[in-house]
Amino acid sequence: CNVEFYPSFLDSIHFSPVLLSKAVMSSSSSSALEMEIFQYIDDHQSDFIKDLKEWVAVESDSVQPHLRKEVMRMMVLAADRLAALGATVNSVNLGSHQLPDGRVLPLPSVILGELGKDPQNPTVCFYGHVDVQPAKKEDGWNTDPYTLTEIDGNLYGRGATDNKGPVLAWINAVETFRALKLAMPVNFKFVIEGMEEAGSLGLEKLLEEENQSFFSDVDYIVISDNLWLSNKKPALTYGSRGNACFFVEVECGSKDLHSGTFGGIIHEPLLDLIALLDSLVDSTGCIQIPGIYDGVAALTEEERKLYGSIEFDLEEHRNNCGVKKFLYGTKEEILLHLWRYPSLSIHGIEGAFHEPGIKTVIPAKVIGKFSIRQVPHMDLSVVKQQVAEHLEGVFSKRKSPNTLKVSMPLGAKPWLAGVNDLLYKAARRAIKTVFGEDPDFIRDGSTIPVARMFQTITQKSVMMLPIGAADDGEHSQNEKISRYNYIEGTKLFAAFFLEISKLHRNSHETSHTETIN
Ligand SMILES: NCCCC(=O)N[C@@H](Cc1c[nH]cn1)C(=O)O
Ligand SMILES: [Zn+2]
Ligand SMILES: [Zn+2]
Repeated sequence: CNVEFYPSFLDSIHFSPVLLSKAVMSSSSSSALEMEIFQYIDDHQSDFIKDLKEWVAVESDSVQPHLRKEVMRMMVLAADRLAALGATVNSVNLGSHQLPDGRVLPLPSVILGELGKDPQNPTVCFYGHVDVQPAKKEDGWNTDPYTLTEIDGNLYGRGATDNKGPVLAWINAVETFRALKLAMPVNFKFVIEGMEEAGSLGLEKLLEEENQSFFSDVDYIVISDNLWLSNKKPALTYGSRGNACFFVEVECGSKDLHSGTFGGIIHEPLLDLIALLDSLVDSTGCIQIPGIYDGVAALTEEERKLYGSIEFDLEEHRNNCGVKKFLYGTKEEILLHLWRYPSLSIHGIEGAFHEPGIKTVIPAKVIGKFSIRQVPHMDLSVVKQQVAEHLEGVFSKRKSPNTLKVSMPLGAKPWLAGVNDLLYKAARRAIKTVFGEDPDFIRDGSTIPVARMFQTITQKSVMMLPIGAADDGEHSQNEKISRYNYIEGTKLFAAFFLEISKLHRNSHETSHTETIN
């Protein structure tokens, strides 16, 4: 990480005389414009919330096959909304996919939208998704997950923050320029998908196919599909961890057995599996797989200091999380272990009895599922090898006659962006304008495959600009976005359009002047 980290970027934003003078000149002339825009957004809060209510009402759960038609319906609503903005909309058919049980389901189209083609303007491509994670009231929701409900300034509903709210906030911001008949400061492109929660099937291929066409004139890519680090302080995200997902399967035979008849005389697969899973991490969180930390980029003193300067309330984070105690006691340690060290989590065991009540069975085949979050510069194929060798070693010591299979069904690399890009400078300024403070520059401990996908394929500058707060509860019961975050997030996007437009034009003027001189 020391290689890709840019500790001097804050200084360059503060002290660059060219950028500073231009920013002062243009910020005074644009403040009246910003006021007009922000007033419009404040005045139209109810309309924006009504739109979100309409979107949340669609159960566009991409995980459960029987709800696929709702995802399709959601894609049509999103395409219509973009068309109403004046965008040209191309809904690209991605065909179908096969489920593990053999059924074939249609894939939702991916929307490619375009609005504006002014050669003076930068072209900003926004990515978002309008599918959601499953949600049922019985899971422990206080309100119906598909009825957006406002309680104490929070808008509760599945997809409110992940990701329908942020997608609509971006659209609202564009709509504001249109409604006020203002010149668009940027050209817009949109990539809206409906399979993000199910692995973005087909998206990578589409991006590759469109790289020389749709993406050829894109200057910047913005994703708003994650959260701030804190409940109140805005953030900009420049990196995320990857993930290596593993299945470890132990099998004794073809049928489950009665534990009264066979218990005590056989090597039980679940006992083998529990021993294997128990060998992975110690009680301090340290991964026990030999060599696993070898690839991790060394931490520099500069970097450690930067972590120290991030505002992060351990108590608030612990409350959001709902646990009694963290593995680490300091802010620095917590952030390091969330962002730039690998972590291993055990997710579940397929084939083990998990219903309420008692069932005195010995399962014949069990599959443990775990994953290891990846950081620079870990190598997925090396990690796969290390995991397999470790598990085979532990298993062989047990002298079990059962069969062991280890596989890595999914491997995603980490993502890291250059925070010196204009994109980050523009967003930082917009945040300062709307929220009155500088953002935290953060990474995300989770995996955002699309960020890396966009960066690798298009080679454009990618930024994650979240508007949701740390306590929004993505994927959880009672997911919400606050009215404040939704509305101020809309203003942030509008202010960002103005800032990126200014910085982009200035940088092009500067390079043009330099060329002439
Ligand atoms: N805040 C954005 C979170 C996005 C997310 O939940 N990503 C998944 C993706 C994934 C990783 N491994 C398998 N799927 C995540 O768990 O990080
Ligand atoms: Zn999301
Ligand atoms: Zn999600």
